[in-house]
Amino acid sequence: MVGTANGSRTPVTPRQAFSIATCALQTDTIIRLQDQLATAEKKLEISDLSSVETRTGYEEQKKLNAELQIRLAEAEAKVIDGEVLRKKLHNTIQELKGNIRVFCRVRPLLSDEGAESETKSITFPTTTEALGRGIEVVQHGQPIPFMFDKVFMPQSSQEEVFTEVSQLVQSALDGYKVCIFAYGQTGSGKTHTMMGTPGSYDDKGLIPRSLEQIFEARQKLKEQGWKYEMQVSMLEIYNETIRDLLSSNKSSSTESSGNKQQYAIKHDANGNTHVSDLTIVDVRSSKEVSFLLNRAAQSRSVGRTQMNEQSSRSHFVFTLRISGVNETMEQQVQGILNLIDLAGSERLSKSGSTGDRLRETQAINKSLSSLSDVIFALAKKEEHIPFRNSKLTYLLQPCLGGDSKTLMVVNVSPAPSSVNESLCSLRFAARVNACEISIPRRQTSMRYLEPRLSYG
Ligand SMILES: Nc1ncnc2c1ncn2[C@@H]1O[C@H](COP(=O)(O)OP(=O)(O)OP(=O)(O)O)[C@@H](O)[C@H]1O
Repeated sequence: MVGTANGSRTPVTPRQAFSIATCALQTDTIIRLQDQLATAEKKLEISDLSSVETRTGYEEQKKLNAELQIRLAEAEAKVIDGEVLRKKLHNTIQELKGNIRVFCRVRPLLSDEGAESETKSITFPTTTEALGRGIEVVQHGQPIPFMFDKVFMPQSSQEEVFTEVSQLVQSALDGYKVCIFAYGQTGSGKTHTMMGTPGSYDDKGLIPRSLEQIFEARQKLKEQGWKYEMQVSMLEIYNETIRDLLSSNKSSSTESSGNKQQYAIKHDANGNTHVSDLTIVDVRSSKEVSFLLNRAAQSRSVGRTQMNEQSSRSHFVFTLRISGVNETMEQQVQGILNLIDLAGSERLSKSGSTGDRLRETQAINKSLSSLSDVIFALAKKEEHIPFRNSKLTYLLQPCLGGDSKTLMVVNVSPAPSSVNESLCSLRFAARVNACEISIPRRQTSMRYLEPRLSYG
């Protein structure tokens, strides 16, 4: 039934009753759905909130991560810069002190020394102070410590060794006299360090690497207006006699010529060394120098000793004279790079030498002992330094007593049977390290000198 305006009631038809019921049901459904919608909206709001929070958190983490990456890169760069600075400062201190720098290199045990490897005769301390600079020779179970500017372990590559000397080599282009020499007993790795293995790219030694660097740098410096001229000479001192390794005359030496003036060593007021009649070749590329090195290697005096199959029986002296002119800057520089592979410092008893070999060994020992006399006299700051006692020391006079940048690489064998020889070499090297020479001086001028160098 349905009420009217006048209060009368109109009976409700079944259709109407059905509609009313349906309507009430739909109203309920709507209310329920509205409730569900409200709940869902609330949930959505909450999950939106948490997703915003998650995203914010993620963004923050991402930012933090990026910041940390930048800080890590900065810290790494600082470490590298710090290492570069440390090296630079170390070099500056060494230069200011005027000391001869010494690097020590221990070669790996060779295959025929394998059986000896049980007992370690060389160890490397790992304390912060000694890391990379310390070495100990173990004699009768007792470690005897030494410290040098740098110590290379047996696994050090030729490249690692060169990296440490490249700055020194570079300074020859800046007008410094640079002298690097390898010292050590026979078979300790001097020739390997200086020349490396012929034909092997990775095993190239300091000499070929230095030349490559110099010629590459020359090319770069061209862009800054520098023009360089380079000249090479190579000699060996064999039995106290100078032999010109680039001479076309096979028997060229002071002995064979009978002419006393040939290959006479003279030093001028600037500390430049002249060897009369020595062949000097103009070179324009490292390839040209390699060719000359091969030629020289064939002329060298080598022999077999009990201690090395192919032993250098002479001191090998490679000299690169560098003359640079920059017309725009009106500057001129003259640098010299001396790279020296000394003969082995073995004892007579160990070398197993007889006859000619014995005479060679005696001559080698005489010149090396003259070298140590000079070093000791320099270390003690004696008034008289016996440079003239041997050809080697007289030739090296400007490097040892002058103003050049000098580096000695002392090579050491790790074989226990070489302990005594290693000790001798390291004791000598420690003396060399303490030796003060003059502060290195650049040979540079604003005036033009003669375009060709006046050596030889
Ligand atoms: N760092 C090294 N890595 C691998 N092998 C090496 C290394 N140093 C030296 N050798 C090897 O040790 C042997 C002796 O080395 P090397 O001939 O260079 O000695 P040396 O000191 O020049 O001897 P000598 O005074 O008799 O001429 C060679 O067979 C050489 O290849």
